[in-house]
Amino acid sequence: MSGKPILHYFNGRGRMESVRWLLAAAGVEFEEKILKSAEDFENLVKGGNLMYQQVPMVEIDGLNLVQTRAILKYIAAKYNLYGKDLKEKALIDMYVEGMRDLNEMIMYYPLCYPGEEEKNLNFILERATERFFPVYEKALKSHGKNYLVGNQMSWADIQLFEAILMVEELKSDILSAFPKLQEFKARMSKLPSIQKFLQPGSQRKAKMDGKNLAEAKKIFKF
Ligand SMILES: COc1ccc(CSC[C@H](NC(=O)CCCN)C(=O)NCC(=O)O)cc1
Repeated sequence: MSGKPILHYFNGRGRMESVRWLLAAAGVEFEEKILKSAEDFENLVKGGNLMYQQVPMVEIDGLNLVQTRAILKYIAAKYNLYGKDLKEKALIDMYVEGMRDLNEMIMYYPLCYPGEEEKNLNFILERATERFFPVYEKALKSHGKNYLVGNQMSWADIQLFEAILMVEELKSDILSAFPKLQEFKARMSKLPSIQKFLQPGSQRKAKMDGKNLAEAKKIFKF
């Protein structure tokens, strides 16, 4: 028993990547039990440790946590990444929920109808530049600190960094109109725990593509 958190999911970003980011940025080593087939998933379901017969599932502190938000909140609170009081927690939640809305659009982009790729991509980029990134740019400007909330790194900063990298995979110059976000990205990129996770061969998963989406469809039968 290594005592490290154990992540149960398939070999893709999907609904687990934000959990990988949060643990990695917190400097917490974790293990992964990668589901490779529908049989692997069925066996995990039969084991009875999936509350809703779904993954992601994270074994941590003797718990079998499911539902991505619940997992993220537990980890953020456990590693002091969830603010110092109720107000900071609420602000972190509001920022994180916006980023998760953006991440969800990006996650499902590979599933868009044939011929609608450009329309969907333009919608994602429009939402990123017109609705979400302006919020975080203004927050960094008005807060005047290196982080979105309080004066230390929180879950919100890690989720924002992940979101920035994901949108840059779709359009590399997406931050051109956001100088504070450019500075934020540069600062976060210097953190040793994040530098380690960005190294090739880390547990960070590749951008979703047709191949690993087909694998997910096969494993989870959707
Ligand atoms: C677009 O990218 C992906 C990649 C993987 C998945 C599947 S994640 C596995 C799925 N879990 C959930 O839907 C959790 C939702 C909790 N609110 C799962 O376990 N499916 C099996 C099932 O639902 O029976 C979906 C989209």
